[in-house]
Amino acid sequence: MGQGSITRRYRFCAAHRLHTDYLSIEDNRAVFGKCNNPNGHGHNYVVLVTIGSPGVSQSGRTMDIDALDRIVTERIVTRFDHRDLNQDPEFATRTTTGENLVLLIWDLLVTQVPEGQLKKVAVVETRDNYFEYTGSALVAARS
Ligand SMILES: Nc1nc2c(c(=O)[nH]1)N=C([C@H](O)[C@H](O)COP(=O)(O)OP(=O)(O)OP(=O)(O)O)CN2
Ligand SMILES: [Zn+2]
Repeated sequence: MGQGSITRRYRFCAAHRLHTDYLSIEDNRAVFGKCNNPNGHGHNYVVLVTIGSPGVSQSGRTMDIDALDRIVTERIVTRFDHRDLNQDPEFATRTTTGENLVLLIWDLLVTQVPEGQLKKVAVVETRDNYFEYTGSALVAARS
């Protein structure tokens, strides 16, 4: 019997600007519009982390929530809260889109939780935008 899954919610506030050095100033403006404003803008990001255990466990639960909190706080919240995402070394050559952010958060967490237990990471950027990654297929949605 499987164990089901648990999803835990985390938050951080960060600034960013959609911009790539691979495009000209004019093309950046054309592609990213207001999100390319040189002054940047901010979001109250919400990160949803889903953990699931394969197989049977005597405890009847997945990973301990306190342990997950420690990992996500150290690896994600402390790293990004009240920062400019564009200054993060991982975004030196990648645009700070939600698509790229959710992939980066997955990569930062997948090595920290027991193998096979990270099932999904979702990033809510605005009231209407969220991004999901399950390790194989990226889903960007606008509701
Ligand atoms: N494919 C993507 N498109 C956009 C992304 C992204 O990450 N991937 N990001 C943005 C912006 O960062 C942005 O701040 C969201 O802007 P906007 O479209 O204005 O968002 P909302 O309409 O949902 O929010 P409002 O607060 O109502 O403007 C844009 N596109
Ligand atoms: Zn934005």
